[in-house]
Amino acid sequence: MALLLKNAHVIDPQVGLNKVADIVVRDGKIVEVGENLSIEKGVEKDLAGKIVVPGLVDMHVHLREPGFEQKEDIASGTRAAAHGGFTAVCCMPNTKPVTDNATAVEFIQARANAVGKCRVHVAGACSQGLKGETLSEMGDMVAHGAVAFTDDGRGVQDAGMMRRVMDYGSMFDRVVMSHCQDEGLVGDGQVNEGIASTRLGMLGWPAEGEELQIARDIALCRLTGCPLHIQHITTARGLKLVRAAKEEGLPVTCEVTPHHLFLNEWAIGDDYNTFLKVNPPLRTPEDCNALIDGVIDGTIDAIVTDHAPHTAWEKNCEFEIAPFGMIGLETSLALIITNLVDPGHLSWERAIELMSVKPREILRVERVAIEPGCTADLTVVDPEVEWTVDAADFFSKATNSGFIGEELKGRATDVFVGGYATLEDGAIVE
Ligand SMILES: NC(=O)N[C@@H](CC(=O)O)C(=O)O
Ligand SMILES: [Zn+2]
Ligand SMILES: [Zn+2]
Repeated sequence: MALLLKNAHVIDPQVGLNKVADIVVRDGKIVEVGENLSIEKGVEKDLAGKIVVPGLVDMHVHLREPGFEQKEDIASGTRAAAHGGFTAVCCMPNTKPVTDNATAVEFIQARANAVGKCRVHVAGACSQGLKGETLSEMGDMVAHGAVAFTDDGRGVQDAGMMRRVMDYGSMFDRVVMSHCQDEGLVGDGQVNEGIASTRLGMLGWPAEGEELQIARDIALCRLTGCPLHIQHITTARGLKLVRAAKEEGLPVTCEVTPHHLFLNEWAIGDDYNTFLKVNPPLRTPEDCNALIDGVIDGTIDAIVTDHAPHTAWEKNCEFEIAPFGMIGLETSLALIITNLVDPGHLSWERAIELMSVKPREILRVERVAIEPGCTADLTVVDPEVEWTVDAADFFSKATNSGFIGEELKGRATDVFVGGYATLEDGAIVE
């Protein structure tokens, strides 16, 4: 089957492409990129006014299946991903049962193949049951396709345990992704410790509870040589630690979420909106500014959503007993365009590195560039369309977004995975 995408503005920093061009796709691969291309038969699509980029990847999502299908499942979560412009996601192992063995990895892959609307890369747990006590079956999971390891949802509390996890990770050349949370320091912390915890009268989740584990894991990266990826970084000092580690030449990368960039602790008002209860918590405006600088200067490698769906009834309760987490797949791209690209703070090239190129490198999955021979995973963006975030439009089962009612600019209109459309003119292709 041939596909011809005509007249789009094609941007791919990997091959120095930033111009209007046509793309020919055949049997799932890009075969030609150039001007005035034609095909004898197949599907033609005029994309004048649109931008085509290498397919976006969200390397931190919670699809919740198996075990928490009331919140989300692989079918709904991957539809939300396609609707948000993603051609691939990496799903976290805090499912029930925990994704800590090869059978669990294979289950997710099989479901994704059967019902998914994007590629699903599976992250395996570091420890059995996320308990931090016994190593998971890391080697077996690698043999069955797990791309990375993390106990996301919890920090690995014991430094010796984390060292063993990283020793194994380095043997398999897989990245260990760290959710940094010292449970002794954080305890039952609900919101950022400081002004927010005082103002709202709730237990504080201190910046140090995150920064101590960032520092520890960087030291363990130096000790083991294992690639380390800091998940959902939120503080200025944590970012400084990552910057210093990179300058030292250590294989350390990090990610940030749109909500930690564009919402701060002051967003939680006297309505105690539980949609704003996230782990790690929303931090100070100064932290947000430091994170935005990190996105621009390259210290931050990836934008991820940490898409964490919960049911309405789980979130519709007192702040203290609501679960942590916010969804993000269907607003991430537009938040980056609206807040960073459109005002001129971030180039399209950098945005593509953060949302497409670097996530693939960190996860060690196939490179996707807009050049002949590459797999045709492509995202088509309308950079001008203005829209308002409305929970009724979400493909996710959940509505716990902190951005409902926000007016945004730009959104994905079409998504191709291996040359097949999963999103067409804003609608999921069933
Ligand atoms: N981020 C969150 O607030 N929640 C995540 C867990 C996690 O990413 O640590 C979840 O699984 O709900
Ligand atoms: Zn986490
Ligand atoms: Zn997470």
